[in-house]
Order: sequence, then C-alpha cells, then structure tokens
Amino acid sequence: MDRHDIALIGFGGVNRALAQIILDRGDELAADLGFALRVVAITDLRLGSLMQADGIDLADVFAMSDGETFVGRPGGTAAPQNDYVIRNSTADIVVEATFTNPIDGEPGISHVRAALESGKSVTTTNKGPVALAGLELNRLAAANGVTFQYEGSVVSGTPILRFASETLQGLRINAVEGILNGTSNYVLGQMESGMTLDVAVAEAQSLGYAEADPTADIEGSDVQLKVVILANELLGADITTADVTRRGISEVSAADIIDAAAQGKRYKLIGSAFRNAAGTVTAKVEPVALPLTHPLASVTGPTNAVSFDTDLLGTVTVSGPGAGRIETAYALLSDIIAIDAHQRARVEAGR
Ligand SMILES: NC(=O)c1ccc[n+]([C@@H]2O[C@H](COP(=O)([O-])OP(=O)(O)OC[C@H]3O[C@@H](n4cnc5c(N)ncnc54)[C@H](O)[C@@H]3O)[C@@H](O)[C@H]2O)c1
Ligand SMILES: N[C@@H](CCO)C(=O)O
Repeated sequence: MDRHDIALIGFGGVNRALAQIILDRGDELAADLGFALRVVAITDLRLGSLMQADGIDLADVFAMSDGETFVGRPGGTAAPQNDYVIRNSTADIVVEATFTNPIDGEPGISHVRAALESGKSVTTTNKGPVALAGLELNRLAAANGVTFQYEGSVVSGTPILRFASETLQGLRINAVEGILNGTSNYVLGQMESGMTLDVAVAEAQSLGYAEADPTADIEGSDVQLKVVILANELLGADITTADVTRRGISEVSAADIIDAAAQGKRYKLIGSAFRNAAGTVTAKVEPVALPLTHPLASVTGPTNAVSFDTDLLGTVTVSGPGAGRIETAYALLSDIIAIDAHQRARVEAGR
C-alpha cells in the first residue's frame, strides 16, 4: 500500500480536524483511496515542533493538556522551528494552515516556498500565499516537479476552484460573483434576527468560521483575497488586492437591515470580478441589499455560493459550506488526493 507522509504547519482548528479525520477514518480512507496517510511532523506557534519519522501518535497529541508543548517528546521542541521542520522532515506533503495574513501573506508564503524548494508538495487553506504569491509559487512547484493545491482557500471544502478549472473546461468564464465569506453571511443572518454584530461575531469565532482576527471577515479583506484568487485563476487576470475595491459589513447597521427587510430585500456581502470589453478585469467587495427573489438572497448561515457567468452555458451556481473546521479539512484531503494523482501521473510519465 502506498503512503503519504504529512507535515502539519499550524495546528489550529483546520489542521486538527484533518488530523482527527486521519485518526478516525485512516483505514477506511486507505481502502477507498489506495494510499495511507501518516503525520510525521507538526509545528505550531503555541505547541512548538514535533518530528517523528515513524509517525506521530495523534491520540497522544490530542490528549495534551492546555499550555503543554512538544518539549520532552522524542523529536519535540517547545519553540516552533517551522523552516527546519518544513525542509528536514521526512514528509512528502506539507499542509500549511497558519493564520491568513492579508497584508503580506507571511509567514505562509515563506512556509510554502520552503516546502516547494525542498521538493515537497503543498496543500494550503491559507489565502495569503495563494492571493499574494500564487503565480510565483505555482512556477516554483513546477520547477521542482511537485504540486501546489489550495482548494480550501476559496469557499472552504466546497470544490469551487476544481469545479471551474476541471468540470467547466472548454467554457469561457466571463465573470464570477458570490457570497465568499461564511462569517459575514452568518453574522448578517443573526443580525436579521436581532443579534448585535459583536455577539454574532463571537458566535462565528466559537463555531470556527472566523479568522483569528475577525476584522478580515467583517471589513471584507478576506473576500478581497478570495476575489483576487478567483480573478487570477479563472479569468486569467493578474490583479492584486489593490485592484479590488472593498467595503465590509461593518457599514451595515441594524436599521439598514430592518429597512431592507421592509422593502423585500436582504443584505449580503458580495465579491465579484468581471472581464471588461477591453480585456481588463474589474473586481470589488461590497454589501448589497438583494431582492429576496435573487438566487444569492436565500444563501444563509456559513453557506457560500459562487455564480460563474459562462459563454456557452450561461450562469452556473455552486453552493456549499464556506467555512468550518471539518469542512475546510475536507478541502485539504481533496488536495492530498489531487497531489497523489499528480505524483502517480509523473511516475507513469517517467518524470
Ligand atoms: N476555519 C475555517 O473555516 C477556514 C476556512 C477556509 C480557510 N481557512 C484558513 O485556514 C487557515 C487555518 O484556519 P484555522 O481556522 O485552523 O485557524 P486557527 O487560528 O484555528 O489555527 C491557526 C493555527 O496556526 C498557528 N500558527 C499561526 N502562526 C503560526 C506560525 N508562524 N508558526 C506556526 N504556527 C502558527 C496558530 O497557533 C494556530 O494554532 C487560516 O489561514 C484560515 O484563513 C479557515
Ligand atoms: N473566515 C473565513 C474562513 C473561510 O475562508 C470565512 O468566514 O469565510
């Protein structure tokens, strides 16, 4: 049986959920997929680093008490040694799930770069490296004969990127628009029911939807990164966050929501990008009061939806979970499956 050895960079909600899936369903997955998964390294700001080439006992890691670090375990340190772990662990796949930094993408970009440079494939849910350095990192992956996958960077485990790039092959996508942030959609719904923004944000944090700093969710910078990814991946653009105008849901008051409801409308945070006649791409993030008859108006809670405007098929909309620990861990698993397929194809092609 083939096996992939994995290094987990960041051990918060999403990577813990992936480790839990491997612990609970590893045998079943191996039988289904034809390869086993084994975690050989974990590194985290709060826990330190742990490298064990024979495989880490995940049940033992889950049993650690609050405040405990990896120091004292064989291959364990109290301080995180991310670069050392990424470059020297025996993993063939690095899973990057540290905080998204919408300003400069660090340290995520450096983590991904180090992994690709050392011949390891990478999957990440971190939007920073994909939005701010996607082109460079894809080139680096190709130059090193490895694979860079990031399905969970947009709409969590709902396979938007792979759907568009694989299933919609042969169509020209002219525009993309959608609800791209689970937290803000959840918060707007709770505000409709009379909850304050602060209480609703705290709920979204405890449910694992929000960013470590939820300002990114509320002020629209999380969606701004996702719009950059969609525009560059699917519309062939080469834009940065500076090209995406941004307004967040902090601009929407309880009174605005009541007024909209009285007019048969509902506020949604909409991210969009469309190709102009001149070939350039216009992209924005803004709260919009949609009529209740609009298809996106009925998308509630942490659910997201993306509409692709295509030449031959018209509008195609995909909807599904946009945030959540397990849902996003599934995106990582789907990327690992894609990495395995690419590795097998390379071996068959003798590369
Ligand atoms: N939670 C979701 O629904 C979701 C969905 C899609 C994408 N994402 C993205 O996935 C990533 C992980 O999300 P999460 O919910 O697990 O976040 P989290 O805050 O629960 O976990 C992040 C972990 O990374 C660790 N970390 C941060 N900086 C580090 C560093 N420099 N070195 C080592 N460890 C570091 C933190 O200690 C923490 O344990 C984020 O980039 C987020 O934007 C999350
Ligand atoms: N905080 C993000 C996670 C998914 O990227 C959201 O709520 O959509």
